[in-house]
Amino acid sequence: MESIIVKGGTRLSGSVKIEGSKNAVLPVMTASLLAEKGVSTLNNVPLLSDVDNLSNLLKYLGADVNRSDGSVRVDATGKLDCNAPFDLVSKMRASMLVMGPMLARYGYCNVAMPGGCAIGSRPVEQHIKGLEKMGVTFRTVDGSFEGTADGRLQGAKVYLDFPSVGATQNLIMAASLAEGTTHLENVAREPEIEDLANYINAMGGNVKGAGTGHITIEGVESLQGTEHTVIPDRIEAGTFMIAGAITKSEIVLENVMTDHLTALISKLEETGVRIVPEDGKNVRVIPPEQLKAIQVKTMPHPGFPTDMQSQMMALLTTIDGVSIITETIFENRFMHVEEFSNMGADIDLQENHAIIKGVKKLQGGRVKATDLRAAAALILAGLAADGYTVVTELKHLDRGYVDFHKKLEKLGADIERTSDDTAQRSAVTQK
Ligand SMILES: CC(=O)N[C@H]1[C@@H](OP(=O)(O)OP(=O)(O)OC[C@H]2O[C@@H](n3ccc(=O)[nH]c3=O)[C@H](O)[C@@H]2O)O[C@H](CO)[C@@H](O)[C@@H]1O
Ligand SMILES: C=C(OP(=O)(O)O)C(=O)O
Repeated sequence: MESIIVKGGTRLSGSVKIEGSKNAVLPVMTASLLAEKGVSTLNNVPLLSDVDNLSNLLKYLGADVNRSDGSVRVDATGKLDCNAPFDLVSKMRASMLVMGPMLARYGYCNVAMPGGCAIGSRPVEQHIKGLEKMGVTFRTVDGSFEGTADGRLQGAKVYLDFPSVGATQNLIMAASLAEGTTHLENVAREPEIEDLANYINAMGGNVKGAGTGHITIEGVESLQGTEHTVIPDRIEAGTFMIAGAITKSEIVLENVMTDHLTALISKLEETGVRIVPEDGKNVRVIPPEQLKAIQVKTMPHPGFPTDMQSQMMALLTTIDGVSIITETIFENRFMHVEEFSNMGADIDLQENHAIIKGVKKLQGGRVKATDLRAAAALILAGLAADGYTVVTELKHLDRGYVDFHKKLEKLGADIERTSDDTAQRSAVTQK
């Protein structure tokens, strides 16, 4: 089994380039299915297993997908098959996003229940409710959602009970080819929604208000493939900010949109870390020797992102004093607490609050990545721990981070990725 072995205590220096956003590229790739004419070229695409898995799903559905040098070319002009099977869909949450385009183009879809990180029950009733308002009838068949519409989807007024990112994306895509106007209320305001709207507008669509809580979509007759450059990954950027903070190292991040990271930057500044914009899209992370304990609550954007919760927890376990993290988005996103505790962290879980008493030093050991962001968070903890930390279950990491260990190694970390059992065993017994 592959693992990452990290020896704590090394200071980092230098710069690291941030990739295109996983959570932006996945909906954009599914939106490319909306184009009956023309080919889309998507740039700044990260080399992630989620992108591979989604490419395989799009190919299965009949699109022609080609990857080269950070770009993906999607040709969806042929007749598509609207049946997305469990073995492809279950690999990743975002595969649910083929539903909107399929229904918009063909008035039919049959999509298995999606997968993704096991961080909560992750129901999809907001997607279904909105699509029903546009004229789709659903039934569940053997664990799949089969949706049928009589002719073209119809513009509608949809209020989301919660600003779900995926539901907002599915509904924007469905509405972009519907007849008439769709008003979406209480929608997600994440930067990835704006990126999707920009792409659809460049394809000839008419989406207004993305980035606010109310989006209006005028349906158009057809959309055509175009070129689009995916926004930088705010979560990867945030993860490297914490790498600097937890190792007390000044590092530079390249290709960052600080406007997308307001909540994280503000909370890091409360701890005492300075995040200083430099030329272009670079930022410098400047941590002091002594950081302060803080309170953090995850919220929909522009609140503190749940996808940064475990990395922030890694940092707070090392800060003297009592910090509190409250998770409000996913009911089961504290699985990493047990792993941090195995490294000597002092964390008391009370419902959706984690009460963290900073310890002088975390201890290296063998820990298991419980989800994508927890994988990165445990590696960050390992950078600050005494001795060696061995992090297993790297399939989670590969969903969302390109060459994470190589980037940290380039910054000076003592880190390797190996499938050598002996190296892993001797690392946990060494000090
Ligand atoms: C591929 C992608 O972009 N994934 C991101 C997306 O996931 P995803 O789009 O799945 O997240 P949602 O915003 O939909 O989910 C947030 C919360 O709403 C609930 N919910 C959602 C839909 C629904 O119909 N009913 C319902 O109850 C979910 O169970 C969860 O508790 O946004 C999450 C919240 O920022 C991020 O953590 C994920 O990284
Ligand atoms: C939870 C995440 O992804 P997904 O929604 O694809 O499981 C994430 O990116 O942290």
